[in-house]
Amino acid sequence: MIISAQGLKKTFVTKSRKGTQTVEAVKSVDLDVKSGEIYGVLGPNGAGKTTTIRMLATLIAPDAGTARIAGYDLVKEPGQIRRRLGYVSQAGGVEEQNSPRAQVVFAAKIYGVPEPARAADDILKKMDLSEIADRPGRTLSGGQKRRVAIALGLVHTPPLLFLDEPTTGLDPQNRANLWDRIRELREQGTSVLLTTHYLEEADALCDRLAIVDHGVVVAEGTPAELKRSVSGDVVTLRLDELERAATVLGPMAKQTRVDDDMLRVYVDDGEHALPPLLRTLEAEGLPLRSIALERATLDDVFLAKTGRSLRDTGAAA
Ligand SMILES: Nc1ncnc2c1ncn2[C@@H]1O[C@H](COP(=O)(O)OP(=O)(O)OP(=O)(O)O)[C@@H](O)[C@H]1O
Repeated sequence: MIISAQGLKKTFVTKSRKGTQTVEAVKSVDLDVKSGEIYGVLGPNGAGKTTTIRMLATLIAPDAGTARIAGYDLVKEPGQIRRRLGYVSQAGGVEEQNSPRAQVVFAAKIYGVPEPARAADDILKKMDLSEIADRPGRTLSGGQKRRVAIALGLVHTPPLLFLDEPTTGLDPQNRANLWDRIRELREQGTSVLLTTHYLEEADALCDRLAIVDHGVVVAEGTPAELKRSVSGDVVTLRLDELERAATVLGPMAKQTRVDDDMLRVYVDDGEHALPPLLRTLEAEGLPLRSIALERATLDDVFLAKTGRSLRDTGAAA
């Protein structure tokens, strides 16, 4: 394991004129990240993702809990850990005036990299930035800036990279491009811990993930395991008497859920479950407006664990 954390906890106390406010940002988080994998922390805004990744990156101290990262103790050996990780914050930190090359060379010097110019050249090439490496930062697109931010975090070739919401605000094409770069890093042996509130990103990119909500891990595993844990398929039905339909179909399903104007019926094998479902509805005199059969998504996992949809929490899919 490159990261093994148990019981991480962080409470923020803020004092203002209105009084003291206490936020339990992270209540208790356990995480195990294997060497060479892309591990995701998926959750809605305010779930505690940034706080978790900042504790693991030694940027803020946990109130409780223990962790070993790259073989070192989080509390006792933060300096050793810092040397072995790259951290790219949500904001990114790319300067407007200087070129990506100047910034990456500067970062290499700060890290004490032996040949800063060559190291910068290598990482700029890897992140597909060579052509634009000498332009001022302000002329770069959003996607290029994110790649420069990652180059800044990687110039000292750490075995572990932390990315806090790496693709937030990027269009689908730039997002897919960044996923490819992150996959290449994994191929070259870098372990990646990233946070995201994009369901699709967690599903497509991460080898394993933890779903967090209100500062706790509510589910953990590979995307496929997580989806299987809810059920294989979801039958979505639109009809008038949703509650009655839920009651009559309940015994035939792993779970049923009424969401706005539809009923979601979770079943193991949708294709075989459909005919008896339809027969039952007909026998009960429940006419359908529409029906759809879909594979379970990570949102279904979030829904099953928290009672809410991640899409409804303000996080885009
Ligand atoms: N320095 C701080 N002082 C006070 N409260 C904080 C501080 N940092 C975070 N919080 C609070 O802790 C909670 C968790 O925040 P955190 O940034 O870890 O969530 P997140 O899952 O990363 O959310 P987002 O996706 O919006 O970045 C939030 O309620 C936030 O307001």
